[in-house]
Amino acid sequence: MNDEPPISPQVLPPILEICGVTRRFGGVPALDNVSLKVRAGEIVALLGHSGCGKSTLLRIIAGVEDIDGGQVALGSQVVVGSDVFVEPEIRNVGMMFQDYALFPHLTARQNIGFGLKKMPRKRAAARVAAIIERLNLESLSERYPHMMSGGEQQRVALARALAPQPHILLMDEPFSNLDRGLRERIRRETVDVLRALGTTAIIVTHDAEEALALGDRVVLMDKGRIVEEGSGEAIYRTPRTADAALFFSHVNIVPAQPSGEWLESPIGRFPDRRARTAPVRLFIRPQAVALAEQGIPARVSGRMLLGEIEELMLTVETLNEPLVMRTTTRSEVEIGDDVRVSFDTGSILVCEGDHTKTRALTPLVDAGGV
Ligand SMILES: Nc1ncnc2c1ncn2[C@@H]1O[C@H](COP(=O)(O)OP(=O)(O)OP(=O)(O)O)[C@@H](O)[C@H]1O
Repeated sequence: MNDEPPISPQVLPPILEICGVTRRFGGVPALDNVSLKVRAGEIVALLGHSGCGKSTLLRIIAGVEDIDGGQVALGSQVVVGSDVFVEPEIRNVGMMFQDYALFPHLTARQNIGFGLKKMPRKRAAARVAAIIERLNLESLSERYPHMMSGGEQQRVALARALAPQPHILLMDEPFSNLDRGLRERIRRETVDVLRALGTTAIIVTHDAEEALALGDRVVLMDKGRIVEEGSGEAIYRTPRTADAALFFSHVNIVPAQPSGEWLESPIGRFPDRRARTAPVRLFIRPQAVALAEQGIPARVSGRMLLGEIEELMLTVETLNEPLVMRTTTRSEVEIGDDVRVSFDTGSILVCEGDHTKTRALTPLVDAGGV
């Protein structure tokens, strides 16, 4: 019996190592000193607004875009750096695009086998058959792309990208062409397949919810830089920057003043052990706002159902903007009702100074705190 503990992906060497990569177009940096390590079997969600450089980074890893500085290594081999450029065909990097890019004149089976041309025929056919079986594509295997739905084409494109058993699979917005209900199911199935095969993947998205659902790690980019990375849970609950907090959901931003071990604000005083001196902004997520027996007075000024979530707008006399509250339990209130509001202080984050200039966030109650 083998008593060796299983090797965690965290202790394996990185399969992809990007060091200080810069890429400029017309003098403007699309990527500015980007560094990222991805470990074997890890699924990384690469997130950011349109134009932040996500696709450029994928294209550089795949070898279809050049760099102006830095280097990229796959396994232990540098594939692009000063004086090194390994051709894309021999990097063994899988690519899957938003539009799937299936060949219209080839059947699903032929599409899936397309990347295996250099392999002996019998082995390639066996590999294709195995992946067809693994992804339950038997009923589609002899169909042409125009005879398949969007979801089916997505699965065939995934099978085609996986067939050569790439070192790493790069997926550029792979679910964005699917409608909402289908997208969630296909997303789940895709992650299940990647995990079952132990595939290392980077999945690009600009959808924050999708990034949280997909990745072992979420990497947030802004203006050509990686601004924050961490587990979905950490980056959502305790973002270190205002940019990250604002990316994931609406945030109620309330000014406050330090006063001893308290922060005084128009919605009450909150305990805070950090020695702060300058005015701060409290970052309060809609989920941290609740209707309560005791709390500050407010009036319901809006109510909206967002699927399973209910959103209330709560006007507080001392604030310029209404507070946004979100809850999964239905509130028995109507517009115009007078209510009382409390806050989950444990999830409040504090931005020192003006959040449009100072971007660092810290929790209100620090680790050794209440
Ligand atoms: N070949 C190119 N020539 C000139 N500019 C380019 C080129 N490729 C990308 N850019 C610019 O680089 C920046 C980053 O583009 P990129 O496509 O990587 O962004 P993205 O985050 O993938 O955006 P999206 O989510 O819209 O696809 C953009 O400002 C884009 O206009």
